[in-house]
Amino acid sequence: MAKLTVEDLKDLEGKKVLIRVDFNVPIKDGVIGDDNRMVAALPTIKYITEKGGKAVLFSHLGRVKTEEDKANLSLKPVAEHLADLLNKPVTFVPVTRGAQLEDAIANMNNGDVILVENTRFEDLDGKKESGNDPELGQYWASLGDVFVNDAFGTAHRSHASNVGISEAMKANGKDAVAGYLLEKEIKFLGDAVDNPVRPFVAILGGSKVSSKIGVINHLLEKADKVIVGGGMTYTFYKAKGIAVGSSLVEDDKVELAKELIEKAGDKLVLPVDNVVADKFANDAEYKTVEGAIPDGYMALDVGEKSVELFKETLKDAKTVVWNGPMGVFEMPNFAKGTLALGEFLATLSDATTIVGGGDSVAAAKQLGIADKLSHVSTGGGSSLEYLEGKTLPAIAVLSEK
Ligand SMILES: Nc1ncnc2c1ncn2[C@@H]1O[C@H](COP(=O)(O)OP(=O)(O)O)[C@@H](O)[C@H]1O
Ligand SMILES: O=C(OP(=O)(O)O)[C@H](O)COP(=O)(O)O
Repeated sequence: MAKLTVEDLKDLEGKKVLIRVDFNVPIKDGVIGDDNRMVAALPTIKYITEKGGKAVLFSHLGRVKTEEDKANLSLKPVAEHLADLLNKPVTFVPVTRGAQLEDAIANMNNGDVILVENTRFEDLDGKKESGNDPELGQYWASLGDVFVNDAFGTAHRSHASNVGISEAMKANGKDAVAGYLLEKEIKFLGDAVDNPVRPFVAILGGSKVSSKIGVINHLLEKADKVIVGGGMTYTFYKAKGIAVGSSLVEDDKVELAKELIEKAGDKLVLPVDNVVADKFANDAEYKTVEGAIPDGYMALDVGEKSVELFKETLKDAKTVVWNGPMGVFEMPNFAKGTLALGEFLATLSDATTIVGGGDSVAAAKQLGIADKLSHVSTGGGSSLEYLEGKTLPAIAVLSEK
């Protein structure tokens, strides 16, 4: 990649290294749920501290709108969990600016790690973080010698703690570089889309066409085949004149679906059968039907023949990008299509298999196949924007090699 990375940083001994991580992880009653994003950021933190750098970590957590939100959105439990993961002390600084933060940094020894409080606490006083207030970016930048961005999950945001710090660092004649996680995400997602080993098959699912239009459009240009499943399918069915019963349909996107079908030609692969239910519940009465969805039924999963068709489409693929479940995978009776597809992907050992998108990553983990895929992205919105071909502002701003 054409951006400077941590490995381009020479002589980190004693340097104050500001690192933006995405530790926006689920927390319930002070306990961290899925810590994948934290684990994924460890190589960068370890590299810097092992070279004698002083690691000053910044992250947001959730969206801070009121004073009351602060009680639930402190990064303190995250600092404790990070100390466990690193197996060394992590100093938590419960403020985002001022003497307490500056003193904590001044008192660091080489190899120490501190985690600064939730950057979005700065949103309470005029959206300084989310609005990329230049004074805030400049202030944070002034605390360090170099800035490392390893927060891929936040790379589609233009905030003070990523874009603002980077701009200020560069204006001060210092560098803003990519961490290992950011580099890895760009390598997998970027190569898949821009330089795929072919055949390249994209699998797009999830609930709505409206949230995936950009991705479908972009991947129709890049991929050899595009499999569409999940709730989006039935807007395409309607566009083709196939009855949809009470399935999820976006009526205002039917015309667009017609255009996409036209554009796609034989690239587009839609389900040929579906599991239909008499209500949106796991205990619904259900059956599998081919083609038209009967009145009074909604399609909640793809059927076995569709799975066979998808496997046939995927069997020789060398690059696969998967975004979005094939059905309502949260309900066990309607998780089978997603499960079968995920298990098949896990067997494609000659292919680069990439999963991106919040729910698809959750599905891959729930199904226990995440370890068997080549790359599980830590970004939901950011991976989607990347797959749409958009420029992610927090990456674009980093120093060039
Ligand atoms: N046939 C369907 N009908 C209704 N909802 C569906 C259907 N198939 C999948 N979904 C829902 O889509 C949601 C995921 O969609 P989305 O957020 O677009 O995916 P992702 O987060 O992977 O990008 C899941 O909650 C799933 O239950
Ligand atoms: O969790 C995140 O987004 P994601 O759920 O789309 O992956 C990122 O941390 C960005 O958070 P934001 O969408 O509140 O800016």
